[in-house]
Amino acid sequence: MVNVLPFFMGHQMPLGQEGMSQLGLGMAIAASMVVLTIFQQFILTHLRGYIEQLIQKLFKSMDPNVQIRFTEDGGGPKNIEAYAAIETYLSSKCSDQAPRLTAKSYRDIRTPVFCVDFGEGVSDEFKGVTVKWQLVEEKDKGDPYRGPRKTRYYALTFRKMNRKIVVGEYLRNVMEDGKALKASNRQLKIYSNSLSGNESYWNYIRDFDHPATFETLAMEKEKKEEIVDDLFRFSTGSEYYRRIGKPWKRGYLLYGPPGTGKSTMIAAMANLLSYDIYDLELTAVLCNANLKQLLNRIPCNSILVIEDIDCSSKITNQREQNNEGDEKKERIFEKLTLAGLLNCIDGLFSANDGGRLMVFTTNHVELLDSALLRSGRMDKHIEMPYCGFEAFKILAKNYLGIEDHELFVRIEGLLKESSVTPADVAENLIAGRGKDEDSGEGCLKKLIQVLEKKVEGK
Ligand SMILES: Nc1ncnc2c1ncn2[C@@H]1O[C@H](COP(=O)(O)OP(=O)(O)OP(=O)(O)O)[C@@H](O)[C@H]1O
Ligand SMILES: [Mg+2]
Repeated sequence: MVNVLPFFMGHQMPLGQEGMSQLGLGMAIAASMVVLTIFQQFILTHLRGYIEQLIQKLFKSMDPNVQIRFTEDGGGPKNIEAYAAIETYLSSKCSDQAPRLTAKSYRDIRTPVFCVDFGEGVSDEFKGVTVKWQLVEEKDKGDPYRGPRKTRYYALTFRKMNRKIVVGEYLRNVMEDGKALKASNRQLKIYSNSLSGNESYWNYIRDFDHPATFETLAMEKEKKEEIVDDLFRFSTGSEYYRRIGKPWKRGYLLYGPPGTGKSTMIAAMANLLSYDIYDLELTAVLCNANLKQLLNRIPCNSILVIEDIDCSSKITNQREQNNEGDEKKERIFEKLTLAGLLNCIDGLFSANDGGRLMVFTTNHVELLDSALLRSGRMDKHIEMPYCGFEAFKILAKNYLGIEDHELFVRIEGLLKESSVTPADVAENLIAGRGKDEDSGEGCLKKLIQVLEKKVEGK
């Protein structure tokens, strides 16, 4: 028989008794090392994680704080809305707290909104409770197809004992304030109507960037304050309109000669309320059904504007005459009537999801049908007068930066004797800019000349 043992023993010489015991010891050491390595591996992978978790739990149970995360893109549209509301809410808190800010321009590049930068914290106080917000950005490996992923979230930290008030009242307050602020920051837009076949549509015309405000509007202070007050009461009247069971809408009629600031006032209203403008061109409306279609498509927080309402009704009459002999057109024309417009206004905007303002303008209030003027349709009639001294002072401040001047007395007297519009005054203040531009005196002198000529020519 062939002895295969030496072959298996690696051609080694056969061992004696002592050699055998050394080999046994070596194998035992090697085996125990293997066991030790496996044990270490086990501890490293399993037991260490477990011990860490245990320590974390222990620390957490001792941590007096709670943290809530609001992620940017997780969990559907409501989460996105909440994230945006928090961002806007914090923008009102962070400008004087966080050392690093991010500027965002929603509405106007001249008035950027500041947001918290990554890693920055902002503290806030509510009913004696202090909370801390932090914007965090975390990167993870993501998945093999899309690569690494960034997660952004706002972390809200507060004391455990304040959980009830923070999770309830405080967060509700943050969301409501944030939403309201966001609405006032958003870019306003102008829409106008057009026809496509027999259907009427609102088309986006452009962003609304008119700089007019009630502060720069040339008008008597008292009258201006009354209008601003009325607008505020209207825009915050959700509860009131619900209680009295009336649609949340209000009608303004602005009347006065051309150049007295009717369109400027509409712009100031839109800026004050942060409402979009829906400029209704009645000549592009076929019939009452069209009109109804358009008016029903105006969203809440908007101003419906019908400029030169007297001319619109004239066009209606003209069309009636022009279309004699053209039966089809006549029939179309007859379908758009003042009665139709009034019915539309009466039944308009029954949903109380938000306020809708209607502003009609005219140069000839005397030509308007009394049915249109009846209260309930037009709640407020505002006369835009020729330029008085108070209005002039606002224009002088706007255009020249002058609040008082010795020439003002002369101008006051001349304004009493003449009928000039704020537009005329504004134009002359600009035209007078010349060598005395710095002081503005040249502009005032130029205006005096123009006013004197007007008074003489009377
Ligand atoms: N009350 C005012 N306050 C400030 N600026 C005014 C005022 N009225 C007129 N202006 C200036 O004159 C210009 C023309 O005014 P605006 O278009 O508002 O007049 P209007 O009453 O709408 O005229 P129209 O009847 O012709 O439409 C404005 O761009 C503005 O610069
Ligand atoms: Mg106008």
